[in-house]
Amino acid sequence: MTHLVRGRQELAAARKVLPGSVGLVPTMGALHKGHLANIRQAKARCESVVVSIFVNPMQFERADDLERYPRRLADDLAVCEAEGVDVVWAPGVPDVYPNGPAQVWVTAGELADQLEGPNRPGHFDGVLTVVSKLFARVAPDRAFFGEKDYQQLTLVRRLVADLDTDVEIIGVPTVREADGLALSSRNVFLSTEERRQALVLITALRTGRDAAGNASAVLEAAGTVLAAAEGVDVHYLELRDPQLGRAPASGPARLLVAASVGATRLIDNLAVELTG
Ligand SMILES: Nc1ncnc2c1ncn2[C@@H]1O[C@H](COP(=O)(O)OP(=O)(O)OP(=O)(O)O)[C@@H](O)[C@H]1O
Ligand SMILES: CC(C)(CO)[C@@H](O)C(=O)[O-]
Ligand code: BAL
Repeated sequence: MTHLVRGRQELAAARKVLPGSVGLVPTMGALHKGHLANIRQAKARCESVVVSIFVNPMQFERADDLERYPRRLADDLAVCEAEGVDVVWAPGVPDVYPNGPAQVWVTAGELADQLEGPNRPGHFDGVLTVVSKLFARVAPDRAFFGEKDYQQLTLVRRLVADLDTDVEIIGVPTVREADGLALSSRNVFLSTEERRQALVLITALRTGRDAAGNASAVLEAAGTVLAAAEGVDVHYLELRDPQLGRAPASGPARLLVAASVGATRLIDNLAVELTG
């Protein structure tokens, strides 16, 4: 049976009696099949699984985005129960920030100023700060993050490497709808027409990947698809190496895109193989 805990002491008591290796799946709730893939990986690789559900105010740079973020704790609990999750930790803001907003933050460094950065100033500092706090409270052996948020996953890997945090980070491949749209909690905001328009993100990424050429061939193929799209405001299309440094001349790379469809900002990315 899944144990729902709220406060720090309740969590500490539940954590103390968890047997074996502990996997943490950090989420902001409104669980969908993408989260399920993370939970199932955790179940497969750890004896005990903790899912955290916390909409972290410190990583939202727009009050309206924070306010309208979907919250569905009763449904989320039922999902965790069905998946055999041991503990759901759903703290309130004062449980995570008992002294008010954190004064000391983790700063994400120069990668946080790129890709998602310019659109979301301060976002990754907020993410890495809360992830550090979740790690400190739960003390997991492993933590699971989706490749859908590829920049976040990359920065969390840097967090544990740079700050000597003893948590193994596992990246989980992006779960998609049958037509290719990456599952995201924010998809619920798309109208039927926007849902159709949103497919251009994955179409562009796949077209770039299938161009199977050098960096400019991949970017041109993907860019042509985006340029022809209606109702979609493209924020960036970028090709990087798998750690999000400069794209290599050949070999493994990552193609990343962000775009607004109506009022909803979506991101996606795909592995590509460059041939020089
Ligand atoms: N489609 C997906 N496939 C795999 N993992 C995913 C997917 N979508 C989200 N995740 C992962 O689930 C974890 C929790 O993400 P979160 O609760 O923010 O959901 P989300 O769908 O990414 O929401 P949003 O996109 O609106 O921020 C993150 O590690 C995220 O990368
Ligand atoms: C990792 C995370 C739970 C931190 O709040 C959040 O950024 C998310 O859901 O991806
Ligand atoms: N899924 C990444 C967290 C966010 O969009 O705020």
